[in-house]
Amino acid sequence: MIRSGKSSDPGESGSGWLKLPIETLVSWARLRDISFHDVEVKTTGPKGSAVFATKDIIDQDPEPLMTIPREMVLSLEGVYNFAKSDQHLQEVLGALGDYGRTSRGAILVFLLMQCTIACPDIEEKIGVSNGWSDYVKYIPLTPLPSEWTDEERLLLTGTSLEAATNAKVKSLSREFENLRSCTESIPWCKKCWWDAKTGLLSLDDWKQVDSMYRSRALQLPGTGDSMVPCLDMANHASGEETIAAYETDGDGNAVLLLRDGKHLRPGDEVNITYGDEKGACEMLFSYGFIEDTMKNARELFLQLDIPDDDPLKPAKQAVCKTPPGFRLFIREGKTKWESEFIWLVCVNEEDGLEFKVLQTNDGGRELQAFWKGSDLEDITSLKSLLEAEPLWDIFQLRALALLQDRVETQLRRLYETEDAIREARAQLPISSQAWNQATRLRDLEWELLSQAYREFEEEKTLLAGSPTVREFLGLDAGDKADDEDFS
Ligand SMILES: C[S@@+](CC[C@H](N)C(=O)[O-])C[C@H]1O[C@@H](n2cnc3c(N)ncnc32)[C@H](O)[C@@H]1O
Repeated sequence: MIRSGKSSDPGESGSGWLKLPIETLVSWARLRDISFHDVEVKTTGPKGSAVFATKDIIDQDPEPLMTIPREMVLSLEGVYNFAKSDQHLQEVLGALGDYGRTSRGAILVFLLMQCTIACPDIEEKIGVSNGWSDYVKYIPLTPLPSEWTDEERLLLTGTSLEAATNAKVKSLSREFENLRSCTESIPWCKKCWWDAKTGLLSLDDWKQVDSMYRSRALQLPGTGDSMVPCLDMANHASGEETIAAYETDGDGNAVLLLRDGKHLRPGDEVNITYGDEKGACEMLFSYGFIEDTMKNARELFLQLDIPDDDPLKPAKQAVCKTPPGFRLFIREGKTKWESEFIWLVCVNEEDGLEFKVLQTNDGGRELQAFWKGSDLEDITSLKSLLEAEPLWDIFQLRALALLQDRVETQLRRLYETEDAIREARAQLPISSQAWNQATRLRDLEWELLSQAYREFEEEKTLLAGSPTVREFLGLDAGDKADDEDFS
């Protein structure tokens, strides 16, 4: 449904009903009391639409660049306010139970309702038209990796986005099936959305509203996850390139403000940051692009398995509540990493880790971890306990060896899949957008992983010289510790 509404293919009859020219946005905004102060929205080319200055603007100017009344902000609360006067929206939200009370669930359903309202193939009068029913017509299709074809997703093999995208595709299907099973007993939903003959919804529609939400939602201070019309036309730039920021004013309106020390000339683009700390993987996942200025992937998350020969593997898996992996990132040019999980992988019975089955107050049984006899209620406290141990250097070495090994495996996967992705490019229908972004991600992750591999090697060499390690391994002065001893 949505794809045909956004299409302007002259050969496709009935297409283009979910599109309005961006030039008409200013009149739409005026009708909704949205004010633009010396800025305009225009279409730029590869980045889509963007906000531009129309005059000289300096940071002492007290007027916000844009003010969007709170009633137009689409948040969980905003959706429920719209639903007060829209019986059809209320029915769907009610049928979805807890999911309909999350920001994501409520906003996605609201967007789907606006597209349904606009659809000319639906003869019944569904929903109540509001400002957003036309605003969705200014939102372009944004092909995020979760909407790429199976062939295009092959290009992500060996990147940290591979697992994340596959998981997202599955969860979108689950959400869509949940929407179907919760709403197919509502007569108008059955007829307009699900009926084999008259129903118009497909999984692709759910993917489209998901990508509208993910690529445009922001954390509005005081409101939380929201979509803000017109403000969401601002593109992203990080660091010193970021010109403006969003805020909530004293009346709860969303405002776009020039940052301190910034100055705009007519024609300059007004951009905001979508998160300077976000890595290449997250940018591509949520926004469908990687900034040109990025020199390495900035950060990535790699999953880590507990080795099969670890006798405590099942018990460790049962008590572990933290993500099974580690986050690699660059700070001030150096590789850093973060993981609660890895410390559980690094230690075993002979070090002091133990598991017991305990009886709970309600008569149930529960597996409990212990470190040297003390209850390890919170697995995340394991690291601080290990830091206090005389063998802390040994535990660090084990962690580094595991990390380096996992980084090497990832590098090898990237390397070994290079030929296959080039062949895919030559033989399969792959869009240049998917190809350009995926190959850029591959290059940036390669950079980050190679740097991490080198720096882990240096850190291991340093630690191998520590007196604790030398004594533990029974090394004579001058001997070199071997990797295998640590893992
Ligand atoms: C919040 S919207 C910004 C407005 C959008 N350009 C439009 O036409 O509606 C976010 C989307 O804009 C595009 N975008 C934003 N900043 C970009 C950048 N620096 N480079 C390339 N595309 C960008 C991406 O498609 C992203 O998903």
